[in-house]
Amino acid sequence: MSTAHADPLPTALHTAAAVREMDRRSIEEHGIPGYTLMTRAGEASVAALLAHWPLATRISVVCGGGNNAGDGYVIARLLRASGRSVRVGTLAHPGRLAGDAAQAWRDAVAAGVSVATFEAAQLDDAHVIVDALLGTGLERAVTGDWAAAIDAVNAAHARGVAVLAVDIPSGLHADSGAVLGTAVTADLTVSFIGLKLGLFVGDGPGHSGAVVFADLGAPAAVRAAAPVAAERYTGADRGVLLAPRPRAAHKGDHGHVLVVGGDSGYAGAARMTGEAAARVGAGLVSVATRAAHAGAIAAARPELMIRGIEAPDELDPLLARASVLALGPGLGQHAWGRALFEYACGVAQPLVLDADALNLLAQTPRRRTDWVLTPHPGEAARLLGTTTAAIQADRLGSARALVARYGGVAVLKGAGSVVAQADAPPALILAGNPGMGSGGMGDVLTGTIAGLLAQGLAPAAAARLGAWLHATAGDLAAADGGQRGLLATDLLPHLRRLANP
Ligand SMILES: NC(=O)C1=CN([C@@H]2O[C@H](COP(=O)(O)OP(=O)(O)OC[C@H]3O[C@@H](n4cnc5c(N)ncnc54)[C@H](O)[C@@H]3O)[C@@H](O)[C@H]2O)[C@H](O)CC1
Ligand SMILES: [K+]
Repeated sequence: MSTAHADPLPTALHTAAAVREMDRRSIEEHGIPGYTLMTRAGEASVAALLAHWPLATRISVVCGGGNNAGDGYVIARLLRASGRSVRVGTLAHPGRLAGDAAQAWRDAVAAGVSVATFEAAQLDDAHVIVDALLGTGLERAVTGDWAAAIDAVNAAHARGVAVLAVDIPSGLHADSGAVLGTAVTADLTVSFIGLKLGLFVGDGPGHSGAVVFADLGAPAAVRAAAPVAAERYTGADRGVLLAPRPRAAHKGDHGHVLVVGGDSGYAGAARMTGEAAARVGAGLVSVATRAAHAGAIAAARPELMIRGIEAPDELDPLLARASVLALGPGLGQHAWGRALFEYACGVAQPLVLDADALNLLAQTPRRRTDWVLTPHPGEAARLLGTTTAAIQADRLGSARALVARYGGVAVLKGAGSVVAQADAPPALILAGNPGMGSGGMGDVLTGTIAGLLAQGLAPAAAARLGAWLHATAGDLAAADGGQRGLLATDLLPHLRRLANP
């Protein structure tokens, strides 16, 4: 049972309602007093604060009017007891506090903590500001004095004052990660009982800073029963999914990816897809593309088998040997691409669809259970008949809607890729960086996922691991030489290394 130390960050992410239910069950069914939970929240916050800023001696706590404030009063009392100079500035009259929060305030005052109406000047000489204004009880956009207080905290933060957010940065919606009016930008967020989804989606990552988790001793049975809104995926199953190969293995054991794409002028897209599939371990890779491209691609990467095709039925000899199709890189939406798309959608093998194959699918919707769609937000908007802004406003919901409409698995690319499937919570991949917004990155992702499918991974596992390998390779490549100028093929050597855990 944990109390004042940080627990390993869980992968399960929850809505505020699910966490409130965990609070309730811990209190009502397991007899843990709410004030005990609040005290443990305070202890965990103080432990995290002192671990991050051991030399801090002047702390300003900004309190609101609910239990988040209650946590703040516990923190203030504990920090004062540890000999530090603490002041509390409150936005709500403490007399309005109720229940555990009122008890926390009384205990803080009895312990000599000074509490005054919040004024920005209180932050001037603080080493650390503790944001205990609003937590999961945020109900509406923050305005007036509360917004001014958040802006004052952010101004101090901009001057270099450290900020710890209690449970969730104030002003950030615990489920959507949306900023309601204005929100605290924290260096560190200490989240309790259940990790809030909003810390990892929308504007959450930009406001939460480092996230520390404390389960407050909530019973494991309570936490295990809580509905999971999404799972953070960190490649933990990579060692199992990409196990070392037996000595007797040969290239026929590791599948055969058939890339279909590369209309005139887009030979590179097909090549990068094929090369990525090979670099994550596909045994054989063929590329069906315009005949004019065959020489260039083969010269660039002789391991790829190139077949120039004009009519779709010329795919048949390649389909006889392929185990997976990667359809769409550089495919175009002209007669050639359309004919290949129609033909390929009917094959027996599982497929990864990207780029123009997705645009063509949006025009002629159909479903399969064994394909992986890899849209960026714009392609997702076309697939769902909505706007890119709507997709971005609810990335989890959009990814789930793609699966509901088209079947299979959907990888919604972008900051924090979402991998959705029909019968499990969406996976969130938090690796990756803005340097990956360059041409060809999507082709490399398509090939990565196809290469994993070819090696026998199920569509959802291939999509999750593929998206993680791709994003992590992008981070490694960016660490090598910077994000600006990061090219898709820079990922390839890193993909190979990551594919050999
Ligand atoms: N046993 C428990 O439940 C524990 C809870 N923990 C902490 O409690 C908060 C959630 O507390 P709650 O009282 O539900 O809500 P808040 O403290 O976030 O604030 C609600 C409070 O603020 C008012 N309010 C809401 N929106 C606004 C706004 N935009 N402007 C002004 N005021 C607003 C609302 O009316 C209420 O009065 C949770 O995050 C944890 O920090 C403990 O950690 C564990 C035990
Ligand atoms: K807060």
